[in-house]
Amino acid sequence: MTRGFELRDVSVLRADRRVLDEVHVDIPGDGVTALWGDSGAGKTTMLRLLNRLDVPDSGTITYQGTDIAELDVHQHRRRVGMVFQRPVAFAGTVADNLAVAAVDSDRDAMADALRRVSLEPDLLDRDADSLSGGELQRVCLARTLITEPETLLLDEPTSALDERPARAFEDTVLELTGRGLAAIWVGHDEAQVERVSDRVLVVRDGAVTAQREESA
Ligand SMILES: Nc1ncnc2c1ncn2[C@@H]1O[C@H](COP(=O)(O)OP(=O)(O)OP(=O)(O)O)[C@@H](O)[C@H]1O
Repeated sequence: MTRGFELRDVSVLRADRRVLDEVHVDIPGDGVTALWGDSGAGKTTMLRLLNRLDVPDSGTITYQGTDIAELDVHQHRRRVGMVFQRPVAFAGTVADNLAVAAVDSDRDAMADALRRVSLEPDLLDRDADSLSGGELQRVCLARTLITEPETLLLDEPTSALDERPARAFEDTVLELTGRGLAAIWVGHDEAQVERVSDRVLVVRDGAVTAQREESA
C-alpha cells in the first residue's frame, strides 16, 4: 500500500463550531477512498485541507511522509489535483481552459489529456461554453490531469450531472485509478460510493466514525 495522507488530531473551527474534531486517519496513496456521510458532516472541509485550500486550526497533515504545511503549495497542488462539484468553464476554447492549468502545454499534451477522459481531441477548438455539463466536467478533469497529478481530489464530481454522464464519469475515474492514479472521492450517494471506491471512510459530525474496505 502506498503512503498517502496521514491526518493527526486535525481540527477545523468555523464560526465557533468544530467542523472537524481531532480527525485521526490514514488515507492510502492508491485506489479510490470515499469520504461518505451526510450533508454538513465535514467531508468537503476535509478534502480542501488535503491540497491546502483550507488549513487546520490544529493538528498536522502529511503527504507521503512530509508535513504539507512545509511544501510549496503550487507544487503540491500539481501533485494533488482537485475537481470541484460544479464544473467551471473559463472564457474561450477547451484548449484555453486546459492552458489555465499548464500554460506551457502543447497541443499534443492537451489532446492526450482529452483522450484520457474519453473526449475527442477535436474538441480542443470548441468554445467551452458550448459543452454539455458532462463534457465540461470531463474537461475540468482533463485540466487537472494535465499537470500529471498522483492523486485526484473529487468533491461530489457528478452531483451536477444526469445519471448517464455521471456513470460515464465514474468509469473514467476508475480507468484512471486502474492505471495507478489515487483518488479521494467525496460523496453522499451510498450506491455510487460502493461502485467507485476501494475503501470508505464514514464522516459524521466532524469525525471519521468508521472505515471499511469494499469488496471488489
Ligand atoms: N466558512 C465557514 N463558516 C461557517 N461554517 C462553515 C464554513 N465552512 C463550513 N462550514 C460548516 O461546516 C460544516 C461542514 O461543512 P462541509 O462543507 O465540510 O460538509 P460536507 O460534509 O461536505 O457537506 P455537503 O455534503 O453538504 O457538501 C457545515 O455545517 C458547514 O455549514
